[in-house]
Amino acid sequence: MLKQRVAFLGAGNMAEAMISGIVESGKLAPEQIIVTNRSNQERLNDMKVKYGIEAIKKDELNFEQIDVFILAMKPKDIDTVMEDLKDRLRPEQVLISVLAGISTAYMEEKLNDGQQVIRVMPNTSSMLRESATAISPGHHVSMDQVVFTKELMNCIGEAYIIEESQMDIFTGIAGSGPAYFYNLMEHIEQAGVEGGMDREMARKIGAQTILGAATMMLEREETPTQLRKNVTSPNGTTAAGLDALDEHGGGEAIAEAVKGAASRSKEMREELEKVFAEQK
Ligand SMILES: NC(=O)C1=CN([C@@H]2O[C@H](COP(=O)(O)OP(=O)(O)OC[C@H]3O[C@@H](n4cnc5c(N)ncnc54)[C@H](OP(=O)(O)O)[C@@H]3O)[C@@H](O)[C@H]2O)C=CC1
Ligand SMILES: O=C(O)[C@@H]1CCC=N1
Repeated sequence: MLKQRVAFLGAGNMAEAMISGIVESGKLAPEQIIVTNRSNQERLNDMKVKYGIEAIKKDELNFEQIDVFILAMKPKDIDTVMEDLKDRLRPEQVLISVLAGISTAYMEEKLNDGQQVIRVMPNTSSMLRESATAISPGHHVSMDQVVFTKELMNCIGEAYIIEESQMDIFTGIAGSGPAYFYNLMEHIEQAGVEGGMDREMARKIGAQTILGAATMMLEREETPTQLRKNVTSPNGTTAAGLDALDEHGGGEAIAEAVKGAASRSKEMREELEKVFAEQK
């Protein structure tokens, strides 16, 4: 059991996915979690009922009671939130940001000297405690806080400490990644329907197939290339399927998706750094 009291600034999809996973893990009791937003009261009521946590407007938050703030609003709101937090934070309080494209250096510059800031990149599979989550500590973070953050992120799946320079590509693979597979599934499901199958059934078997392949890659020694070869009989159905996939962009299209998301993450960071430099 962790002892810290954690406040989420933001009550959207990502905050809910993390809260759901953390509560399910039992590592934090619901009484240790507060979720806040700007104005959507209905959303707060819903979160309160679903998870048994405190859910309040951001202006009602008592900073004194909080050990860890998890920033879970949109990246565009960063400056407003930094201004709000700057003179209210104590040095021992930690900020964990899930915001895509916002560097620890950017946040550190906006806060008082020495403030502890950690950047993480989870994904929505946090809800089922199956996220792949990156952690990059800022310049002033104590080892105790890194250990705490790793433990907290392990509540929602597998957590990896990475160099912040790899955060863009990590976001491209794992932060945005679930969407590529959902998109793939939309197409598999449709092909199933066009082949005469019931939609629900096509979805279930498609998802089970993705799950089986992912589990093979995690639990077996073989590379994805070897595993692919194991499925592919000469002149068989898989070879025909892979040829059609290649003809339509195939795996390369997914690689481009990863690169496109990573490049947007970098671009978002550069846009903000430019604004910040102009303000200096
Ligand atoms: N969705 C995903 O898969 C992932 C998202 N992320 C990151 O997570 C963050 C949130 O994304 P997502 O959950 O999809 O966004 P949503 O739009 O679903 O939620 C944003 C939330 O932030 C709240 N908010 C806005 N300003 C403030 C503030 N000043 N103080 C407190 N709360 C505030 C909003 O409240 P209100 O509605 O009242 O305005 C809303 O609850 C983003 O920065 C994104 O980069 C990271 C990894 C994956
Ligand atoms: O689309 C986004 O910007 C966020 C960050 C990673 C996943 N969703």
